[in-house]
Amino acid sequence: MPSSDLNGTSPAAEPIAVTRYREYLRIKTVHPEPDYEGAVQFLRKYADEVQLPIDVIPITPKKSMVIMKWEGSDSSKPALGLTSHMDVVPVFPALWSHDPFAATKLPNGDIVARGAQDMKPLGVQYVEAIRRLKTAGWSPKRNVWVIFTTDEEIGSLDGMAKFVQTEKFREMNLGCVLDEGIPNPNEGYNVYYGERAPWWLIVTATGPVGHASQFIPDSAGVKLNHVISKLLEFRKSEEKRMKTNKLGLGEVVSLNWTIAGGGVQFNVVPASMTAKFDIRVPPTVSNEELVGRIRTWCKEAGDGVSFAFDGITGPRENGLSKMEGEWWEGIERVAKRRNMPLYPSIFPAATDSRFLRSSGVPSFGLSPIQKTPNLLHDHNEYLNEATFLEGVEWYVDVMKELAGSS
Ligand SMILES: CSCC[C@H](NC=O)C(=O)O
Ligand SMILES: [Zn+2]
Ligand SMILES: [Zn+2]
Repeated sequence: MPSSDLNGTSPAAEPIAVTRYREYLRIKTVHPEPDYEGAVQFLRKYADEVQLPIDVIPITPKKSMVIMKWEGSDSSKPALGLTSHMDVVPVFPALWSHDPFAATKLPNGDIVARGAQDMKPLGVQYVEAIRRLKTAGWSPKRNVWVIFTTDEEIGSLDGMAKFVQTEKFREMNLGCVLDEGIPNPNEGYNVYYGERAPWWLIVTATGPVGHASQFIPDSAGVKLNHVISKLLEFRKSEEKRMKTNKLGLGEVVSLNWTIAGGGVQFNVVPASMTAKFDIRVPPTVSNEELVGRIRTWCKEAGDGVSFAFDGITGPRENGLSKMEGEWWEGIERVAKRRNMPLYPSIFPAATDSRFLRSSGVPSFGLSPIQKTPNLLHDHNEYLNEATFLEGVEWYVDVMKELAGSS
């Protein structure tokens, strides 16, 4: 990390915020083996530079979350949380125009890297907004917690899911947390007040084995096919429901058959076969009803057909954060002042917010990225330097409004 001061000068003749953002992008926190240690090291130095106390919270021996604190003058008030995940999804390097971990800046200011949108900018924007406010002599009334999480991209089990169970989390007394959203290709910011629950469904069918030249009755494949067909019919009906009613993706159940398993040889009817599905269930759909349907389809298929959900996915209470009250109204005021349209909806994918909401903490997902294509998990992910800096200003205003002046 090149030397700099609290006023934000950078030897590279580049705003310090952008330099730190690019440095963070170069740390390979990429699955399946994210370099969390490298990220923690970077964040320790960063916190030191901006003079914020830091806590490193081990979630597993190799995975630690990072919490920075900007102390408010009235710690008794519920605090503002600003969270971002440190991990990023894998890349197909051959598809990238530039090294995805070089954080190359193109002549037009586009910064190309894995994590350029999802979601390394936010972590740096939070800290840079604090740097600017500190430099301007502003200090908050509420505590502001900047949270860096692990494993969001693979379900948050060794991350936010465990963190919300800790004493530290309770002590933080969070009144509201801001998390990631999705870039808007047009003007304005998308904002998410809820999210669909991921259900990673595994259907297993078993049946008699034998030579594949015969009509072996009730084979695993025949039974599995019944369930697959029913699920895919349901998929079609949900897609139709979305299109005819002009609903958002966050309002219907999406379903994709993503993994097929089983079988050993062409001419051997296997004893068991599996099919795995990525299903996303909106908070507005009844979990019992959907589980009931799946149960019925498995039963109809015959004996020896079962289903289960992978890991911590599957039916769960899935809260919505109310678009009312002081936190939400504060966000709206900031957007209005900045002339920024807000587009609220339900997050179609899953993120850390669901664990916050089910712990009773309202959470809003908003990535301050407008007029930029959504390249989450895609190749050539990028963010323009100017858009990144606009995001720093957004959080300056957000903190002023939500954390209150002392
Ligand atoms: C099982 S939770 C998976 C979380 C992941 N989050 C971002 O992409 C997602 O697929 O939505
Ligand atoms: Zn993300
Ligand atoms: Zn992601």
